[in-house]
Amino acid sequence: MSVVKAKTLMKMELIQVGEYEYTKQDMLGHGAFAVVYKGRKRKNPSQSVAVKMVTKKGIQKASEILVKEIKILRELTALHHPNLVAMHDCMDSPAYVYVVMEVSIFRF
Ligand SMILES: Nc1ncnc2c1ncn2[C@@H]1O[C@H](COP(=O)(O)OP(=O)(O)OP(=O)(O)O)[C@@H](O)[C@H]1O
Repeated sequence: MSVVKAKTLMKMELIQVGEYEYTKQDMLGHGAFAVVYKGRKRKNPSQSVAVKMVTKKGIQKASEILVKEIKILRELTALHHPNLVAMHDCMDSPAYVYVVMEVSIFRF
């Protein structure tokens, strides 16, 4: 194995979020306040998920919008519709709110 490849593998740190994990290399996209990574369920690695990591820093004014977004996601998830992205979990740490969802097959 080349040194570069070994260094790259070492950098692929698995970050755990509840029952899920992701690496920072697998970014799906980012918005104004969030970065979204492709991750997987730890107990079932074949199940891919999108982990949206929303920074709490500077979103005091927008936090109501985030709470509304999570509420809407919860309601849409309850519909169990194949064309709607379901939310699997939602949790927070002191610095971030994490929303774990299905990976959308549609381009944003
Ligand atoms: N469930 C998902 N599956 C796949 N990719 C996703 C998913 N959710 C978000 N993304 C990707 O991450 C990007 C950022 O998403 P996010 O919801 O943070 O922001 P946004 O709605 O695109 O923009 P803004 O922050 O301005 O509202 C999206 O544009 C998309 O490329």
